[in-house]
Amino acid sequence: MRPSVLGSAMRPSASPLVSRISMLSRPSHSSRRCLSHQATATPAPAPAPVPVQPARAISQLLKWKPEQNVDNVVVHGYVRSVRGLKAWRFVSLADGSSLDPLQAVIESGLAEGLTVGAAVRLTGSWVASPGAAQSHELQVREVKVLGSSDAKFALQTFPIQKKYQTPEYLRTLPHLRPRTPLNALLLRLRSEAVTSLTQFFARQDFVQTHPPIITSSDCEGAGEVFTLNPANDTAGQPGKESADSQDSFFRSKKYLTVSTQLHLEALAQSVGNVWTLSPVFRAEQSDTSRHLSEFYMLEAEMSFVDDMNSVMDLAEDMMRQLGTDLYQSDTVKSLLTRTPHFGQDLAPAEEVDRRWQGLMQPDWPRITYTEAIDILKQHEDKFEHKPVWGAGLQSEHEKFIASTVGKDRPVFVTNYPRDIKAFYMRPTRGPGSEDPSRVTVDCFDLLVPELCEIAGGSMREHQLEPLLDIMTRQGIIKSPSETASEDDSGNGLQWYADLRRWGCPPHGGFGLGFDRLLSYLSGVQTVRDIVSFPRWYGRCDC
Ligand SMILES: NC(=O)C[C@H](N)C(=O)O
Repeated sequence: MRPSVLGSAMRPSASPLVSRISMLSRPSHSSRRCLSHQATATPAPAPAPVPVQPARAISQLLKWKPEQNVDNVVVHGYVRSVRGLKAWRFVSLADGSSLDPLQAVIESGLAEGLTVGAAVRLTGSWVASPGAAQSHELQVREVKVLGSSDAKFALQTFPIQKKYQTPEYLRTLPHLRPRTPLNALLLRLRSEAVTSLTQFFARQDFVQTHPPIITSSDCEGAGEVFTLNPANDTAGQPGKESADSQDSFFRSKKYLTVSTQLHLEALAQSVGNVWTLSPVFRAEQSDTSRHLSEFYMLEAEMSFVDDMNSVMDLAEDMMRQLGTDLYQSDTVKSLLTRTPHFGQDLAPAEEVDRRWQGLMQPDWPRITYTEAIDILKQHEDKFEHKPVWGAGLQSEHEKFIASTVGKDRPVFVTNYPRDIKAFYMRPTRGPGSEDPSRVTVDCFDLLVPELCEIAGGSMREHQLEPLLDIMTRQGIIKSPSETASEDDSGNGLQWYADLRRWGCPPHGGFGLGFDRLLSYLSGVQTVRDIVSFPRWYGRCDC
């Protein structure tokens, strides 16, 4: 009987260490060609296809503890290490599915080409292991090297070794770094988070959209944009007057997006509620553990909402659902039960566990900026920077608020002063907003301890007059009477004001730094290590 794909292949192996099972014989290439020649004379039945055993993921194998030995088990992976005794080699194999490697025992004679880094297919028996490290091991009877890792050819041994290697060293090898078990696990975490978020928004009937990456404006007006400069663009080259010249590719300056919000607002006016997970780019010259030049931002925009609580509810529900979906997953369990070896560069597992627990708690606190300043003032002596109404919150302030007000829950801080926030935010109305020297806007920052701001959102000014007024005062447009097609200000934002002329309901939304969230939930201490190919000030390596 041919072994079937899964458990029916179970049968005791002849000897515990070496099970010799004759290979299914395949006709050779030449004999097959020969058969087809003969077929013109006497049609011969086509040879039955040889069943290919599906390879099993190492994570699945490690959970599989059959009482009897199972033959013909196939596994694909990369050699992490080879330890040698005379007659036998012990090979540690990884495939990115598990933090723990698989142990394979191989007769030395079969082990040629099994060097660290090599991509291999191993076939053998899955048997109870006499060693303490794992309950079962693969006793290999066939080795196929599918991609060699040849020190002679590469002029060095494989640079990723099964031992502690510092994050700084691994960052110098972004193309190989994903092969470390931790980085593979982080790729899985990212993928599972995207699935959870996609399902969340689909259930809420939000439309997933793809706003542009190349934009004609700098959105937030912070000036920290990358300007596009195509190779065949003659603008800005010596002898040319300015980058706005007619010679330039798009005829005027264009940028890489810093936020998709403004375009999302236009899309939300079509289909209601929208969201996107998009790369965004910031040219901040910040060499910190929190900044990347290219990162993913999750942004959502809701139409026909007037109360900012609806937007905060959405952000809170979304993150709580993410916590509920992922906390029980194998990926998060592996992160939380990791061995000290893997934990070396991560926040302590108990700390990371608390972060997940906080995410799943109900009723996240919501306090105003003014209340936050009052709290901070009571503890003024703890801070390097004095808390002052009207100034932005420093990270030491945000940390204090997040840890004292939120305890383990994230905290919303709302209604910041207008002068320190983006032009598109709607001024706060109603009781408490009468003081002209303390004008605030309907906006919020979502703070978590250790990381500070993780998301931010606002109600958008949806009325034409006040929007044109502030855009003109801030020099974003030249004059309120200019139409979208006449806009040559270089900011290219008349179209954004124009939306307010054609049926613009009250609306609001938020943006969440997806990579920051993942680093918070994995315990990775710097966002540079949560992104496979990080770009930051001074670094863009491959
Ligand atoms: N969609 C948003 O509200 C995000 C906001 N534009 C920001 O960049 O922080």
